[in-house]
Amino acid sequence: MKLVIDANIPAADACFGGVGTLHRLPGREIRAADLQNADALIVRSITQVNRALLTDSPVRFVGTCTIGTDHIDLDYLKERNIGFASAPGCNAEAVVDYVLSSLLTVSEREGWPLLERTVGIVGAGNVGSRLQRRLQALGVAVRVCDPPRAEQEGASGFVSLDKLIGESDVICLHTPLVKAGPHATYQLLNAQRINELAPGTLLLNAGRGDCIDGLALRSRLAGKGDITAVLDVWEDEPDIDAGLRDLVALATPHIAGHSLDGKLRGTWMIQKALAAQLNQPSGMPFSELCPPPALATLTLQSALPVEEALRLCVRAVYDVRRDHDALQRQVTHQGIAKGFDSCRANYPLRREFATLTVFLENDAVSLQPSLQAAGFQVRCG
Ligand SMILES: NC(=O)C1=CN([C@@H]2O[C@H](COP(=O)(O)OP(=O)(O)OC[C@H]3O[C@@H](n4cnc5c(N)ncnc54)[C@H](O)[C@@H]3O)[C@@H](O)[C@H]2O)C=CC1
Ligand SMILES: O=C(O)C(=O)[C@H](O)COP(=O)(O)O
Repeated sequence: MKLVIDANIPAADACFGGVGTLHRLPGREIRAADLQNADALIVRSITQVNRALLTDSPVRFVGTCTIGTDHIDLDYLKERNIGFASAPGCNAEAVVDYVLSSLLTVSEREGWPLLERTVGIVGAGNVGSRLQRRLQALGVAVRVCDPPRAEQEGASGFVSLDKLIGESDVICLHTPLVKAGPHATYQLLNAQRINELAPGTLLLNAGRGDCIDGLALRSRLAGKGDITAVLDVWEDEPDIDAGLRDLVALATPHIAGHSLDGKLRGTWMIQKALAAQLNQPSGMPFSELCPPPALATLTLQSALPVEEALRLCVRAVYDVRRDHDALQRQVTHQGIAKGFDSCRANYPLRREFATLTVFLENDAVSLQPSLQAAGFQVRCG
């Protein structure tokens, strides 16, 4: 069996080596000719999987080691009866870590107390609902907009997008890219909504770039300059708008979900799905695939103000400024598109908050609820 697989997928040998021969290619360079005698195609978000790619190929299974599926023509796969799997939730914890690291960074720079702000979450699926849980456990006021869920579960607990925009100091976008239908998210934050954002609003997008009108955001930032933006996802990746990048407070190259844990979980979930399609036993348990973290413990010996303690522990595990600075550096050296992709291809090892156990001593034990809420393991004593 021949598997064509994105070269940036970690643990490919461990997960798929037993199934067949692996042919590794850069995700953006996988072409129809590469799939002439392939049986399975394993991708991440940067490979467009559609009729043009698959029409002459014998591929019987497509797996994407990602949450998002907007790069896959699911109707075409169905039409051809090609097996398909994605990895729902695989890197959701990592995205929430990214959001917390970003909010703590911007609030520190701008000098406002995060825990006293209202955060609006647009899209409350695997990512958004985890973010909601962590923020609410921290005592942050939250508004949630998720019309598909509101339709299914009832309106209680959800608000409209316009109400959320009117009531939130911070707006976090975690929607999939949906181009048509009653709940389309393409340009969900259009020029009108961007203009309606109250001065002082922090807008963060870790969903998909096309959910925001980038030109409108750019002109609001360049014009009045009275809002702040954090962008991990962009229109036209990797050739993103350089002018917009210059204006956002934190600019990262679509890496919010790039924890080692999240990537390995994605690979592992697709390996399980392929094994199921082939009627083979699935491989090793996830715990065997994921190595222990380099930084396993940290001790706080006395109490700190809560947000300071959060920043300390968050940055010990993941400091978003590293990714912002790396993009800045690579873009300066290599230009926008190459710099963007080079950061992604050479992404440093990053673990999730849950891999760190924080020991609290003396009066630092008062920090237990907050650190636990943020996603760390906590021990007192
Ligand atoms: N930046 C990154 O590295 C990553 C980005 N993502 C993106 O984030 C998206 C969300 O991830 P998950 O939460 O895991 O997906 P999910 O499928 O679990 O949740 C998406 C939620 O968005 C809601 N939604 C759909 N249309 C909406 C609309 N018009 N307005 C408000 N809510 C709407 C859905 O009802 C659902 O609850 C993914 O589809 C992917 O595109 C995911 C992982 C990593
Ligand atoms: O899971 C998703 O959906 C994502 O957006 C990924 O985390 C992004 O990773 P790449 O596939 O772009 O490496």
